Amino acid sequence: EEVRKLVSNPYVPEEQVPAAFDTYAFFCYGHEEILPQLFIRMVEQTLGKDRFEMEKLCRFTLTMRKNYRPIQYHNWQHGFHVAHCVWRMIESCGMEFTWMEKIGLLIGGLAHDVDHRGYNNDFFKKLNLPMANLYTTSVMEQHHYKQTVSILQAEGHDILSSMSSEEYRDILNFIRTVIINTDLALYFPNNKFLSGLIEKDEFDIKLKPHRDGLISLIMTASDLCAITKPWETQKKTAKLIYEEFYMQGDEEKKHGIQPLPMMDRLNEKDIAKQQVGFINFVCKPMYTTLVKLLPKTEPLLSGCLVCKDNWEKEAAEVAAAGTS
Ligand SMILES: O=c1ccn(-c2cccc(C(F)(F)F)c2)nc1-c1ccnn1-c1ccccc1
Repeated sequence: EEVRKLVSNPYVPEEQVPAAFDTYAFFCYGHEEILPQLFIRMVEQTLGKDRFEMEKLCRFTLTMRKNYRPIQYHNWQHGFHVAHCVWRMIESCGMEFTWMEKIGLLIGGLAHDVDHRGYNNDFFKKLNLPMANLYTTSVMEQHHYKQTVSILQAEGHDILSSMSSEEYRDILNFIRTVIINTDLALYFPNNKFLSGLIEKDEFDIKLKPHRDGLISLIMTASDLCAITKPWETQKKTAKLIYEEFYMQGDEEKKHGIQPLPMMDRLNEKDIAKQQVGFINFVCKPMYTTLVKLLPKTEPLLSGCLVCKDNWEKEAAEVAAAGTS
């Protein structure tokens, strides 16, 4: 039913395309119902029209939306925003991507958190849940990949069916790499590797390990893009992120486990300070490395620094209120 409706009308009329859609600042508030058409638009703009059977592409997109859970942050809209950020980079960062990289990044971006439950990898390990026994590292990311493969292989969802078996195997491997590399734990060694190369002026996009590192950084940058959005948007999103964190913290306390400070709702007054710390410790170094390699991604770094300034102002107000 939903599929038939989307197949009969997969395009958004030009005048209905959101104003900032072609910029990194785009956010989906108010456009929630056209996100499937917007994803199809991105796929066709980047990969060409008629590269996929429209009915299968529509079914795949709607099934992806259905397999994200209705939780505060790691929901379908987050998956869409990551695909959108990856799409902006493919379209405007000046780097030449192969066809396989383009489709792998768009599918991987959309699918990277599918079936997320709102808890992070440590949660599954600390509570010794079955998921943690399935995988040792990147627990949730391996689950997101497995979910993606089963959706791609479901009846009428095989959008990659026109490929040879070698191409299909290669693209699934690439999608796996893309999804696994959204595990923030893997960002730290990757950024060390890339910034080391940059320092010695040895980064060479033609060397596979260097290209793989940059593609992983593109995934981290897209996954965290909420931190680069206009301030009013980032403020709303941060609230959703912390609501999800506090759900995990509450669950950990029920099991007698002391949550991370940022997941303990008793620290709610410290959110601004924690945001400044996260931006200084993770986001600013990450987007700085990205801009050194892809200068045209500068709007992400400047967006993140604007948010840092605003969080610092909020932290100062909270501190001042605390003393008065
Ligand atoms: O606004 C945030 C505040 C804190 N964290 C965070 C997350 C993990 C670890 C750490 C650690 F502090 F351990 F580095 C901090 N992430 C975000 C954020 C901004 C955009 N996406 N996400 C995100 C990313 C991943 C998960 C949830 C939210």
